[in-house]
Amino acid sequence: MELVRACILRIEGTNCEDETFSAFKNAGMHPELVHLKQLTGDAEPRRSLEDYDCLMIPGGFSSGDYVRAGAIFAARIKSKLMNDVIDLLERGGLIVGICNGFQVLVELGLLPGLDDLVTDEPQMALHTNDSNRFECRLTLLRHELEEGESPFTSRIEKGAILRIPSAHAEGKIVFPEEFQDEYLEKMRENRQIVFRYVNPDGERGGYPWNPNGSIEDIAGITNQRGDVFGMMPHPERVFHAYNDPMRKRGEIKAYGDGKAIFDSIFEYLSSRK
Ligand SMILES: NC(=O)CC[C@H](N)C(=O)O
Repeated sequence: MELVRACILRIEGTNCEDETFSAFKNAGMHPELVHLKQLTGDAEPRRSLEDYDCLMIPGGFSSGDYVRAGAIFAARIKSKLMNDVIDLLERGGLIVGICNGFQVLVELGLLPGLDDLVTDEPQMALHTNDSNRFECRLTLLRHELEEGESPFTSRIEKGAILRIPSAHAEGKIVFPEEFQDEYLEKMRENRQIVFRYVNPDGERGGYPWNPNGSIEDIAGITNQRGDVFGMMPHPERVFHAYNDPMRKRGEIKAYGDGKAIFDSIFEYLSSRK
Protein backbone atom coordinates (compact mmCIF):
# COMPACT_ATOMS: atom_id res chain seq x y z
CA MET A 1 0.00 0.00 0.00
CA GLU A 2 1.25 3.49 -0.83
CA LEU A 3 2.50 5.61 2.04
CA VAL A 4 0.18 8.19 3.63
CA ARG A 5 2.47 11.20 3.93
CA ALA A 6 1.84 13.86 6.59
CA CYS A 7 3.60 17.23 6.76
CA ILE A 8 4.00 18.27 10.41
CA LEU A 9 4.58 21.99 9.93
CA ARG A 10 6.54 24.11 12.37
CA ILE A 11 8.23 27.46 12.92
CA GLU A 12 9.99 29.01 15.90
CA GLY A 13 7.83 28.49 19.00
CA THR A 14 6.05 25.34 17.83
CA ASN A 15 6.48 22.81 20.65
CA CYS A 16 4.17 19.82 20.05
CA GLU A 17 5.66 18.55 16.80
CA ASP A 18 7.48 15.54 18.26
CA GLU A 19 4.47 13.94 19.97
CA THR A 20 2.37 14.80 16.91
CA PHE A 21 4.95 13.08 14.69
CA SER A 22 4.82 10.04 16.99
CA ALA A 23 0.99 9.92 16.89
CA PHE A 24 0.94 9.99 13.07
CA LYS A 25 3.69 7.34 12.88
CA ASN A 26 2.03 5.04 15.40
CA ALA A 27 -1.24 5.34 13.47
CA GLY A 28 0.53 3.92 10.39
CA MET A 29 1.30 7.14 8.48
CA HIS A 30 4.58 8.53 7.17
CA PRO A 31 5.02 11.88 8.94
CA GLU A 32 7.80 14.36 8.31
CA LEU A 33 8.81 17.34 10.44
CA VAL A 34 8.96 20.27 8.02
CA HIS A 35 9.91 23.86 8.76
CA LEU A 36 7.89 26.51 6.93
CA LYS A 37 11.13 27.78 5.35
CA GLN A 38 11.64 24.40 3.64
CA LEU A 39 8.29 24.88 1.88
CA THR A 40 8.95 28.51 0.89
CA GLY A 41 12.40 27.80 -0.61
CA ASP A 42 14.24 29.60 2.19
CA ALA A 43 15.87 26.54 3.73
CA GLU A 44 17.27 23.18 2.66
CA PRO A 45 16.27 20.40 2.17
CA ARG A 46 13.39 21.89 0.22
CA ARG A 47 9.94 20.35 0.46
CA SER A 48 6.63 20.83 -1.35
CA LEU A 49 3.08 20.37 -0.06
CA GLU A 50 2.45 18.51 -3.33
CA ASP A 51 4.19 15.53 -1.76
CA TYR A 52 1.83 15.23 1.22
CA ASP A 53 -1.68 13.89 1.82
CA CYS A 54 -2.14 15.69 5.12
CA LEU A 55 -0.97 19.06 6.45
CA MET A 56 -0.86 19.11 10.26
CA ILE A 57 -0.15 22.30 12.22
CA PRO A 58 0.71 21.28 15.81
CA GLY A 59 0.48 23.08 19.11
CA GLY A 60 2.88 25.54 20.65
CA PHE A 61 3.64 29.23 20.95
CA SER A 62 4.58 29.99 17.35
CA SER A 63 6.34 33.35 17.07
CA GLY A 64 5.82 33.68 20.81
CA ASP A 65 2.03 34.23 20.37
CA TYR A 66 2.92 37.84 19.52
CA VAL A 67 -0.02 39.89 18.09
CA ARG A 68 -2.42 36.95 18.67
CA ALA A 69 -1.68 33.26 19.04
CA GLY A 70 -1.20 31.87 15.51
CA ALA A 71 -1.41 35.25 13.77
CA ILE A 72 2.21 35.50 12.61
CA PHE A 73 2.44 31.84 11.60
CA ALA A 74 -0.74 32.33 9.55
CA ALA A 75 0.53 35.54 7.96
CA ARG A 76 3.73 33.80 6.85
CA ILE A 77 1.71 30.92 5.34
CA LYS A 78 -0.74 33.31 3.69
CA SER A 79 2.06 35.37 2.11
CA LYS A 80 3.84 32.48 0.36
CA LEU A 81 1.97 29.20 0.61
CA MET A 82 -1.79 29.69 0.32
CA ASN A 83 -2.06 28.34 -3.25
CA ASP A 84 -0.24 25.15 -2.23
CA VAL A 85 -2.53 24.79 0.80
CA ILE A 86 -5.67 25.12 -1.37
CA ASP A 87 -4.17 22.69 -3.94
CA LEU A 88 -3.68 20.08 -1.21
CA LEU A 89 -7.39 20.31 -0.39
CA GLU A 90 -8.37 20.26 -4.07
CA ARG A 91 -6.35 17.02 -4.41
CA GLY A 92 -8.48 15.49 -1.65
CA GLY A 93 -5.97 15.96 1.16
CA LEU A 94 -6.79 16.84 4.77
CA ILE A 95 -5.66 19.71 6.98
CA VAL A 96 -5.58 19.46 10.79
CA GLY A 97 -4.76 22.11 13.37
CA ILE A 98 -4.39 21.33 17.07
CA CYS A 99 -4.42 24.17 19.61
CA ASN A 100 -1.91 26.69 18.17
CA GLY A 101 -2.55 24.95 14.83
CA PHE A 102 -6.29 25.57 15.22
CA GLN A 103 -5.52 29.24 15.91
CA VAL A 104 -3.45 29.36 12.70
CA LEU A 105 -6.27 27.81 10.62
CA VAL A 106 -8.77 30.36 12.01
CA GLU A 107 -6.35 33.21 11.24
CA LEU A 108 -5.99 31.83 7.69
CA GLY A 109 -9.79 31.87 7.27
CA LEU A 110 -9.82 28.12 6.57
CA LEU A 111 -12.03 27.63 9.65
CA PRO A 112 -14.98 27.73 9.96
CA GLY A 113 -14.86 27.98 6.15
CA LEU A 114 -18.51 28.82 5.68
CA ASP A 115 -18.19 28.84 1.91
CA ASP A 116 -21.60 30.25 1.07
CA LEU A 117 -21.22 33.15 3.46
CA VAL A 118 -18.77 35.72 2.23
CA THR A 119 -17.84 38.47 4.61
CA ASP A 120 -14.92 40.92 4.62
CA GLU A 121 -14.45 40.19 8.28
CA PRO A 122 -13.02 36.89 9.65
CA GLN A 123 -15.89 34.47 10.30
CA MET A 124 -14.62 33.47 13.73
CA ALA A 125 -11.86 34.18 16.26
CA LEU A 126 -10.19 32.46 19.21
CA HIS A 127 -10.07 34.96 22.08
CA THR A 128 -8.35 34.92 25.46
CA ASN A 129 -9.97 32.50 27.91
CA ASP A 130 -12.68 33.99 30.13
CA SER A 131 -10.49 33.19 33.16
CA ASN A 132 -7.79 35.42 31.63
CA ARG A 133 -5.38 32.58 32.52
CA PHE A 134 -3.55 29.82 30.73
CA GLU A 135 -5.79 26.78 31.37
CA CYS A 136 -3.94 23.46 31.48
CA ARG A 137 -5.76 20.27 32.53
CA LEU A 138 -7.67 17.26 31.36
CA THR A 139 -10.91 18.12 29.53
CA LEU A 140 -13.85 15.89 28.57
CA LEU A 141 -15.08 16.08 24.99
CA ARG A 142 -18.42 14.76 23.71
CA HIS A 143 -18.35 13.61 20.08
CA GLU A 144 -21.28 15.31 18.32
CA LEU A 145 -21.14 13.48 14.98
CA GLU A 146 -22.14 9.97 13.90
CA GLU A 147 -19.49 7.25 13.62
CA GLY A 148 -18.10 7.35 10.07
CA GLU A 149 -19.43 10.88 9.42
CA SER A 150 -16.16 12.83 9.43
CA PRO A 151 -12.74 11.72 8.09
CA PHE A 152 -11.24 13.06 11.35
CA THR A 153 -13.43 11.11 13.80
CA SER A 154 -14.92 8.22 11.81
CA ARG A 155 -13.68 5.75 14.46
CA ILE A 156 -15.56 7.50 17.29
CA GLU A 157 -19.21 6.78 18.09
CA LYS A 158 -21.72 9.57 18.55
CA GLY A 159 -21.98 10.73 22.14
CA ALA A 160 -18.67 9.16 23.18
CA ILE A 161 -16.91 11.15 25.91
CA LEU A 162 -13.17 11.42 25.30
CA ARG A 163 -10.55 12.36 27.90
CA ILE A 164 -8.24 14.77 26.06
CA PRO A 165 -6.04 17.39 27.80
CA SER A 166 -6.20 21.12 27.06
CA ALA A 167 -3.42 23.67 27.52
CA HIS A 168 -3.99 27.17 26.14
CA ALA A 169 -4.58 30.86 26.88
CA GLU A 170 -6.53 31.86 23.74
CA GLY A 171 -9.10 29.14 23.14
CA LYS A 172 -12.46 30.95 23.40
CA ILE A 173 -14.44 30.52 20.16
CA VAL A 174 -16.33 33.69 19.28
CA PHE A 175 -18.21 34.85 16.18
CA PRO A 176 -18.87 38.40 14.95
CA GLU A 177 -21.87 39.45 17.05
CA GLU A 178 -24.02 40.42 14.06
CA PHE A 179 -23.49 37.02 12.41
CA GLN A 180 -23.27 34.78 15.48
CA ASP A 181 -26.72 33.16 15.29
CA GLU A 182 -26.55 32.80 11.50
CA TYR A 183 -23.10 31.20 11.57
CA LEU A 184 -23.95 28.84 14.44
CA GLU A 185 -27.12 27.74 12.62
CA LYS A 186 -25.13 27.16 9.43
CA MET A 187 -22.49 25.17 11.33
CA ARG A 188 -25.16 22.99 12.95
CA GLU A 189 -26.81 22.41 9.53
CA ASN A 190 -23.44 21.61 7.94
CA ARG A 191 -22.50 19.20 10.78
CA GLN A 192 -19.32 21.21 11.42
CA ILE A 193 -19.40 21.04 15.25
CA VAL A 194 -17.36 17.94 16.13
CA PHE A 195 -16.61 18.17 19.87
CA ARG A 196 -18.10 19.99 22.85
CA TYR A 197 -16.65 20.34 26.34
CA VAL A 198 -18.78 18.42 28.85
CA ASN A 199 -18.79 17.43 32.52
CA PRO A 200 -18.42 13.78 33.68
CA ASP A 201 -22.18 13.28 33.17
CA GLY A 202 -21.70 14.17 29.51
CA GLU A 203 -23.64 17.40 29.94
CA ARG A 204 -22.45 20.87 29.04
CA GLY A 205 -21.09 22.13 32.34
CA GLY A 206 -19.52 25.54 31.80
CA TYR A 207 -16.27 26.43 33.58
CA PRO A 208 -14.09 24.59 34.57
CA TRP A 209 -15.30 21.81 32.25
CA ASN A 210 -15.26 24.37 29.45
CA PRO A 211 -11.79 25.87 30.10
CA ASN A 212 -12.16 28.97 27.91
CA GLY A 213 -15.80 30.09 27.63
CA SER A 214 -16.27 29.05 23.99
CA ILE A 215 -19.78 29.66 22.74
CA GLU A 216 -21.96 26.52 23.01
CA ASP A 217 -18.96 24.79 24.66
CA ILE A 218 -17.52 24.12 21.20
CA ALA A 219 -14.08 22.47 21.35
CA GLY A 220 -13.48 21.28 17.78
CA ILE A 221 -14.91 22.04 14.33
CA THR A 222 -14.51 21.28 10.65
CA ASN A 223 -14.96 23.62 7.72
CA GLN A 224 -18.11 23.38 5.60
CA ARG A 225 -16.39 21.09 3.09
CA GLY A 226 -15.35 18.77 5.93
CA ASP A 227 -11.68 18.52 4.92
CA VAL A 228 -10.18 20.97 7.44
CA PHE A 229 -10.39 20.24 11.17
CA GLY A 230 -9.31 22.20 14.24
CA MET A 231 -9.57 21.59 17.96
CA MET A 232 -8.09 23.23 21.05
CA PRO A 233 -7.51 20.04 23.12
CA HIS A 234 -4.44 17.88 22.38
CA PRO A 235 -5.27 14.33 21.18
CA GLU A 236 -1.60 13.64 20.40
CA ARG A 237 -0.86 13.85 24.16
CA VAL A 238 -3.16 10.92 24.84
CA PHE A 239 -2.31 8.67 21.90
CA HIS A 240 -0.88 6.37 24.57
CA ALA A 241 -2.69 5.75 27.88
CA TYR A 242 0.20 6.65 30.21
CA ASN A 243 -0.67 10.35 29.92
CA ASP A 244 -4.32 9.87 30.93
CA PRO A 245 -4.61 11.07 34.56
CA MET A 246 -8.17 9.77 34.93
CA ARG A 247 -7.22 6.20 33.99
CA LYS A 248 -8.65 4.02 36.75
CA ARG A 249 -5.93 2.64 39.07
CA GLY A 250 -4.85 -0.75 37.81
CA GLU A 251 -6.67 -0.22 34.51
CA ILE A 252 -4.41 -1.75 31.90
CA LYS A 253 -4.83 -0.10 28.53
CA ALA A 254 -2.25 0.74 25.94
CA TYR A 255 -3.89 3.68 24.25
CA GLY A 256 -5.57 6.90 25.24
CA ASP A 257 -8.66 8.50 23.68
CA GLY A 258 -6.62 10.56 21.21
CA LYS A 259 -5.60 7.56 19.11
CA ALA A 260 -9.02 7.26 17.43
CA ILE A 261 -8.55 10.63 15.71
CA PHE A 262 -5.24 9.64 14.12
CA ASP A 263 -6.62 6.20 13.21
CA SER A 264 -9.61 7.92 11.52
CA ILE A 265 -7.29 10.17 9.49
CA PHE A 266 -5.16 7.19 8.42
CA GLU A 267 -8.23 5.13 7.47
CA TYR A 268 -9.61 7.95 5.30
CA LEU A 269 -6.35 8.84 3.55
CA SER A 270 -5.19 5.23 3.03
CA SER A 271 -8.60 4.35 1.50
CA ARG A 272 -7.90 6.99 -1.18
CA LYS A 273 -4.56 5.47 -2.18
N1 LIG B 1 -0.74 24.34 23.55
C1 LIG B 1 -0.87 25.30 22.61
O1 LIG B 1 -0.74 25.03 21.44
C2 LIG B 1 -1.11 26.71 23.12
C3 LIG B 1 -1.61 27.63 22.03
C4 LIG B 1 -1.36 29.10 22.35
N2 LIG B 1 0.06 29.30 22.62
C5 LIG B 1 -2.21 29.51 23.56
O2 LIG B 1 -1.67 29.62 24.65
O3 LIG B 1 -3.41 29.69 23.43
